[in-house]
Amino acid sequence: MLITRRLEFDAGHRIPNHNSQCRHLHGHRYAIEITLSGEIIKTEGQSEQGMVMDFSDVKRIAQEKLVNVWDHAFLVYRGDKQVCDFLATMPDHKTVVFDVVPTAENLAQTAFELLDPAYQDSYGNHLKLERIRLFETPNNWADCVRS
Ligand SMILES: Nc1nc2c(c(=O)[nH]1)N=C([C@H](O)[C@H](O)COP(=O)(O)OP(=O)(O)OP(=O)(O)O)CN2
Ligand SMILES: [Zn+2]
Repeated sequence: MLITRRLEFDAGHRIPNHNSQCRHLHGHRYAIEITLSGEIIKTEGQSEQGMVMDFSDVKRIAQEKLVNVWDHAFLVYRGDKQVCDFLATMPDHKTVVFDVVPTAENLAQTAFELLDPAYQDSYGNHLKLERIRLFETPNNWADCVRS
């Protein structure tokens, strides 16, 4: 059985070597969809009976590990020295530095790596992260799937 929880957040970024407008500083209303697989919990009387995982727990973990960290932050590539240096001049600015250029593909892959260990099989129902779908815009998204 697969379940999916969607969360949204706002962040700034740029793609420094892009040959068009994405090299400019700009932002997106990102959306992330977290898809988990597992067996339906059958334990009579358990709060999660009939669920793979409580959607509120899926949300809580995603918020703690990722959404609260990336929301209203500027997502910047470590190699984008000009912007890194500029952001460092702003006291207490919320900046998240990545080892890769913050494209939808790289953000989806980074999100998968961050969240995979966080969704543990705590109910003995073989719970596993299967896919992260990261929307940069309503029309553009990237999928990182378990290989
Ligand atoms: N494969 C990728 N291509 C592009 C990415 C990306 O992450 N992966 N990112 C961008 C830019 O960040 C840009 O903000 C989004 O591109 P664009 O298609 O121009 O977006 P629009 O707002 O114009 O979307 P519409 O749906 O066409 O309005 C570029 N490419
Ligand atoms: Zn963009």
